[in-house]
Amino acid sequence: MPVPLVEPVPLVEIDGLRHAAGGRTVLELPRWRLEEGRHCLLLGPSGSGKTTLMHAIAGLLRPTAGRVRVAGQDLAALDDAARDVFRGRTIGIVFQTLHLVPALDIAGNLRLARWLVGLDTGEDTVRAALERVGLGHRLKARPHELSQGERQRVAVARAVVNRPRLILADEPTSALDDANCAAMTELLLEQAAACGATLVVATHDARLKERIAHRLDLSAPLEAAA
Ligand SMILES: Nc1ncnc2c1ncn2[C@@H]1O[C@H](COP(=O)(O)OP(=O)(O)OP(=O)(O)O)[C@@H](O)[C@H]1O
Repeated sequence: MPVPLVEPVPLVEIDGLRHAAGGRTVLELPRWRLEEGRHCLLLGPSGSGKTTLMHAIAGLLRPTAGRVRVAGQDLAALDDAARDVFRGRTIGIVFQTLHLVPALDIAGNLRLARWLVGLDTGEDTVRAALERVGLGHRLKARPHELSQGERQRVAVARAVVNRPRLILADEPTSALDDANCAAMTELLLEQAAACGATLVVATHDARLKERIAHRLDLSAPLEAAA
C-alpha cells in the first residue's frame, strides 16, 4: 500500500502579515514559509522592517493584521503567559542590544533563561552551554567584566541553552571587523547545529551571504514571498 505523503509543517508560516506604527505601514509580508533546517538571512535596508518581523516571529509584537505560526502554533492563540513560555522553549533570541542581566553572573543569566520557562537550572547544562562558546572558565563573571565579543558569545549561549528549534539573531555582526564577523557567523551556525535549530539572521551585512544562502529580502517582499 502506498505511504501517503505528509507535507512537513514549516517551522515559520506567515500569512497576510501587516504592521503599522506611527500612522504608517512599516511591514507587509503576504506569505512566507521557512522550512525547518533551512537557515535564512533576513535582508533589507535600514527601516525595511527586519526587526519588526523578528519581533512578530518571536511573539514580542502583535502585528496589526495577519497570522504568524511557529512550529505549527498560532502565536495569537496564546495568552501572554503561555506565549512567553512557548517563546522561551521554542525560540532563542540574540538581540541587537544583548539584554544580559547586569546584576547576575553569566551562569546566572543562562540559569534565568531556563528558570523562566520551568526547565531545570542545574549547573551542568549551563556550564556545558558556556563551554561550547569558549567561556566555561568565566561562569562567575558579570557581563560588565567581559569584552563586547565575550558578551555576544554569552548572548548566543543563552539563546541556545533551552535547545530551541528556531534562533533569531538581529544584526549580530554589523559592528564587527571581518575576523570577528566570520567567528560570530561560525559560532551561530555551530550552535544552531548543536541543538538542531534553524537560524534566522536579520542583517544588512553582505559578508553573511557567503555562509547562508537562503534569504528573504524585505526590500522586495512580494517576489521573495512568491
Ligand atoms: N513603535 C514605532 N513607532 C513608529 N515607527 C516605528 C516603530 N517601530 C518601528 N517603526 C518604524 O518601522 C520601520 C521599520 O523598523 P525596523 O526596526 O523593523 O527596521 P529594520 O529593517 O530592522 O531597520 P535597521 O536595519 O535600521 O535595524 C522604521 O521606519 C521604523 O522607524
